[in-house]
Amino acid sequence: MPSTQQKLSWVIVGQGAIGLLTACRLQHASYPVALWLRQPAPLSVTLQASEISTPCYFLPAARPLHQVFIAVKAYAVADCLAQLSPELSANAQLVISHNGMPDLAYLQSVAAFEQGIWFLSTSHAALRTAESVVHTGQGQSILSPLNNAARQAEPAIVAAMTEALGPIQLTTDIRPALWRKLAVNAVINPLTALHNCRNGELATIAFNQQIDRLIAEVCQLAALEHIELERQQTKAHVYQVMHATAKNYSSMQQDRYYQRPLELDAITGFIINTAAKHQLPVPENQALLDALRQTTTL
Ligand SMILES: NC(=O)C1=CN([C@@H]2O[C@H](COP(=O)(O)OP(=O)(O)OC[C@H]3O[C@@H](n4cnc5c(N)ncnc54)[C@H](OP(=O)(O)O)[C@@H]3O)[C@@H](O)[C@H]2O)C=CC1
Ligand SMILES: CC(C)(CO)C(=O)C(=O)O
Repeated sequence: MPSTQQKLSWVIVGQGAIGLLTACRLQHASYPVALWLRQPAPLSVTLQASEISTPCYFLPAARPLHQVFIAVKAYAVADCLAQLSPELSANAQLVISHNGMPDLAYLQSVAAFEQGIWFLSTSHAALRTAESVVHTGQGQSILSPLNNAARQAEPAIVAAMTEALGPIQLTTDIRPALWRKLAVNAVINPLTALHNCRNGELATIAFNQQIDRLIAEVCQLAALEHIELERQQTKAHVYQVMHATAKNYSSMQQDRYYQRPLELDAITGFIINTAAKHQLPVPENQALLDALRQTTTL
């Protein structure tokens, strides 16, 4: 573990649930942390985790940006990277984290030669309220360096991400983990959004067959993409996450409830578009997408 003096400073983008969870936990672990907000201003927030409240205070980020953690919705990533690009130092490290399937080739292409680019997929869960960020579900994260400059900075980035969203599993090929997470989000997120319920409420018998069919479609598609996703194991994993986060409202349920755009393109939309390329029918995912689109204003 690096000493306080050696700890890299971090810039966290936005004031969303996962970004602030990361910011607070890094600050608690003595990392210097600042925020990149749409309107630069100091921000006070309380981290609530395991019935302990920790006050945190952040200043706006100073340019150039060195180590940057970007947890925004999948549809906001491209705009965000375009805004940040001129503000980055020549050897910046960028860790990007979102649900849904990222375009890894695109992410690799946005980094300049000496800039490291990473993808992190997390099963931690958090909720942003007016004055706090609540750590609603303990999880773990998969982290992958996407280029050489990232690989060269591995120990320091892994140490920081372990404090923030650990335990960390480091991998050179994140695609199998992304498909596993996609299966979870393709079931829990749209169904909880459509039925306006907590994750745990999907565990009733009423949803069993629909969930089975959704998972079968994702597993068939994964096989066509040369990813092994065994159906029963995937189903067990989806239900395990559902139980572990039973009391949570999913990020998509929250977005629909507060009439924000839904992260559908990178989850159910990705499944439908990829299936079309393989001419694989995915009627259950299509029906879910249609139902959400018909009943959601954004
Ligand atoms: N919440 C959870 O428990 C979990 C979430 N995830 C995933 O993690 C990702 C982030 O989730 P979450 O934290 O809930 O998302 P939020 O939408 O709550 O947070 C994102 C924040 O980033 C801000 N933002 C977006 N673009 C910019 C920009 N260019 N400059 C400055 N700020 C910006 C947004 O501002 P604005 O609102 O103004 O756009 C918002 O404050 C999503 O993909 C989500 O699905 C994964 C696991 C669990
Ligand atoms: C794992 C799950 C479903 C936790 O709620 C999530 O990733 C989300 O809400 O987006």
